[in-house]
Amino acid sequence: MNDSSSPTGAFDTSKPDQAKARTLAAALPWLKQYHGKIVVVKYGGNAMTDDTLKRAFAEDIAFLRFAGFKPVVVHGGGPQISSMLDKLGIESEFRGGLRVTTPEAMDVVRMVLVGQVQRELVGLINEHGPLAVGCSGEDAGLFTAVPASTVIEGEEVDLGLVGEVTKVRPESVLDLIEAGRIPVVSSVAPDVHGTVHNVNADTAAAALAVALQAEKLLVLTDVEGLYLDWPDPTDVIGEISPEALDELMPTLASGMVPKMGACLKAVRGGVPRATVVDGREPHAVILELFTKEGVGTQVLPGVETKTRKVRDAQ
Ligand SMILES: Nc1ncnc2c1ncn2[C@@H]1O[C@H](COP(=O)(O)OP(=O)(O)O)[C@@H](O)[C@H]1O
Ligand SMILES: CC(=O)N[C@@H](CCC(=O)OP(=O)(O)O)C(=O)O
Repeated sequence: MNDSSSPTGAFDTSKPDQAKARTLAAALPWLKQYHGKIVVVKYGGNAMTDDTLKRAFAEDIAFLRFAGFKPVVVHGGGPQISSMLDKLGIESEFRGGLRVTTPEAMDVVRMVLVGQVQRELVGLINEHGPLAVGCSGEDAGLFTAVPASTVIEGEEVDLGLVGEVTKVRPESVLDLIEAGRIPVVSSVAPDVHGTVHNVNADTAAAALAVALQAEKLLVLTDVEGLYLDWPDPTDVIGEISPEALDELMPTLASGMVPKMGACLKAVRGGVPRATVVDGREPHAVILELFTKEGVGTQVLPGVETKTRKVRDAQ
């Protein structure tokens, strides 16, 4: 986030206490901006498979809550689903970044996301107080989905029980927020007939962020952001407008398709900013929310595209 204000005082940052004071004082503009505001954080991918990173993530979410933000977590768990499907000998493939989901695979998706990943995340956050409450798109009509399809090389591909959220009833999540809780939402959603669908967690997070009129959507991933010229990891796009991102969308590959599509949807739906950050970085959430220096890729209306060199050309 850009802000011109710097903390008052001539800090001698060679002294550890002064460096600490500077860091704390520098958080003031962000505390003011986000106080009482809903921030939807999407957690998933590889950042979720490392125990230390998981604990750091839970600490960050509790930190936000105690700092006066209203955090809402939407989680994925693609690697955990894949590992369980492998154990059970059920094959699954990805098309356009989405898992083709048979009814048999859907049972596993639901079991792993709601019964395993969500439970663990709720437990880790609750080490810091009775804060987190888990729910899924099935609870209190939170999400309604329709079957999703994707177009690959001009052809529409049937993805089975993959859903796209078409309706959000955010009341249950708002009730939890108003009670001071941290909702932790799993991305499965019934259709109008009650058949549960597998929803990509990035797109579920975007739909929820729009319905909650969140101040920000923050999406954790396992890369430094959106690379300008993937698979070349030399430059990351730091800031991009929704229009410029829309033009880039057809050139994107694999998991970045739903991820950047979700950011686009969120900003077009009225969320002021959506950012993708590197979840392999410990405390990526507070780093992004409390520092001026850009991390990751931010989708923001009205900006010129800015890139950042992250390593020398190979
Ligand atoms: N332009 C790009 N910039 C960054 N990553 C990209 C790009 N295009 C494709 N990718 C791939 O997308 C992956 C992120 O998507 P995904 O694995 O679904 O994330 P997560 O599991 O964190 O939700 C990256 O690890 C990378 O392999
Ligand atoms: C339709 C679809 O692809 N659903 C995802 C849901 C989990 C998810 O999105 O997990 P990550 O955020 O960790 O990738 C899947 O089955 O893997």
